[in-house]
Amino acid sequence: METGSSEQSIVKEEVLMKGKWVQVLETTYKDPTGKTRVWETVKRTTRKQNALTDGVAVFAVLKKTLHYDCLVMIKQFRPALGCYCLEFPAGLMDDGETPECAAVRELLEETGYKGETSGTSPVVCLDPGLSNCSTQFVTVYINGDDSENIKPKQRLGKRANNPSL
Ligand SMILES: Nc1nc(=O)[nH]c2c1ncn2[C@H]1C[C@H](O)[C@@H](COP(=O)(O)OP(=O)(O)O)O1
Repeated sequence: METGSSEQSIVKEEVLMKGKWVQVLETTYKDPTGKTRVWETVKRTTRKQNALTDGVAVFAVLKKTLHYDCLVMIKQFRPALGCYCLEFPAGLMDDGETPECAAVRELLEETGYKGETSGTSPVVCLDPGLSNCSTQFVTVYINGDDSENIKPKQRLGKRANNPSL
């Protein structure tokens, strides 16, 4: 990526507000002329050390004999927007989890479907002017003919791999 005439870099970061899930920082950086500037930055507090990805979004393809393939989506109320959104199943990564495991778990929790992963995107940042929040898109195939996928039931509020939570 072209960064300008001189290499830009972060000078320091100061936490302005830290909540349970997100924090707001004042990020001091060098602009292309070498001048020091500040930027208001949002980060999740939940990112694991050395991890690049906060969460996963799932392209869940439901395949069923004699039916067109379907993309499974979920509708949920999003407080930040104050309305319902139609979204890919998604969620934050658990400690030590791979993107593929997180995708299968989130799909099961949010839709009840059991699937198998088929591919994972590079890390993408969806709003880099605001935040370092990042996602990996994982493609998951669901066998709609499988008996466990005939009447899927959401398991919200439970960790699919730890029903005690
Ligand atoms: N920005 C957030 N504010 C909150 O008050 N709570 C939040 C934020 N981000 C995540 N969460 C909480 C809500 C859930 O209890 C957990 C896990 O969410 P997850 O299911 O992994 O992700 P979403 O589908 O995006 O809610 O985190």
